[in-house]
Amino acid sequence: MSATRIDGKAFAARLRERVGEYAARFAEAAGRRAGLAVVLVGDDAASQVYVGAKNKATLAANMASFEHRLPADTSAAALLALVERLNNDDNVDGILVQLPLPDHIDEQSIIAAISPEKDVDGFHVINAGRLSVGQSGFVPCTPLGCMMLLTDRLGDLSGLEAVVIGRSNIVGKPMAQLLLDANATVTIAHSRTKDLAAVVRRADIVVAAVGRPEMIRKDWLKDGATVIDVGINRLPPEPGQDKGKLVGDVAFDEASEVAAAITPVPGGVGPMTIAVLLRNTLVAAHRNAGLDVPDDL
Ligand SMILES: Nc1nc(=O)c2c([nH]1)NC[C@@H]1CN(c3ccc(C(=O)N[C@@H](CCC(=O)O)C(=O)O)cc3)C=[N+]21
Repeated sequence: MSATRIDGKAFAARLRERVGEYAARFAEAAGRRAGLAVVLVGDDAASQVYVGAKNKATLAANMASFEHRLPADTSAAALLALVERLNNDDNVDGILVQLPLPDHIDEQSIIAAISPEKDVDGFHVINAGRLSVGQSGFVPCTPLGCMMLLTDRLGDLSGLEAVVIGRSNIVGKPMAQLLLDANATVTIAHSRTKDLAAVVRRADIVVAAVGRPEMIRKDWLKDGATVIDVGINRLPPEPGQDKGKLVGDVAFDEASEVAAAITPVPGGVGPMTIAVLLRNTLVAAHRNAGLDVPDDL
């Protein structure tokens, strides 16, 4: 048996295409483009790459992109002042402050300063609270993208056993909420879970978000499970290579022998994150402009 490879990259491309069409209509109706502001503090190489990719994708989807690159020694006060300026800028519908921030800046206080109506990452406590009590708000991009892939594959998730491995505020917890809202039976497992392999073996749906390269092995999986791999880990380079290989939290090749379907890394969940970010930004734009949000956005 060999699992179906869930093509997140292709799914994301279709989503970006749809967002681009709606964004063009939005610009017509509102007399301005939907706008996303991305703030990057410091010169982390991986973050530079992501921010560049977000900028390109935003423009390609007929939206305006406002990039703010600040030096690593930027003070919290200066960053807060920028966030405040973006909160009050009518051309900015979504604000994303790239994480992680340098150690001298408290991330929670910066996220708290973002207007919840512009918090397209869904990281603000107001949006986390809305998700946990079932009110509409912004849902973090990565878990929402995972849900799109899951419902596309499986349809109704009612009664399925889902195991989320990882309990972060950004992925694990909101992922569990979304699965619960979809009537799955949800377990959140983590580094202290006893007999993690046995817990995972019960799952019809496995969402791996631990950040440990290839930790989830073939013998941890139930036959026919659907596996969503959120991990993006770079292995140390082999001699003669300058960059190590990118791998997920799941040992892809061996897991493919048991799973019914599995997302690859790269080309799985990662591209969905950016596509959903654009989608959330366009939803924000409609709300900010007092326009109805299209149903299939
Ligand atoms: N406020 C904030 N919001 C974020 O959403 C956020 C953030 N901070 N900080 C960093 C992480 C990381 N992140 C990724 C987005 C896309 C890919 C992606 O598209 N990856 C591709 C290519 C990976 C590669 O080649 O390097 C793939 O998996 O196929 C990966 C990672 C968003 N993040």
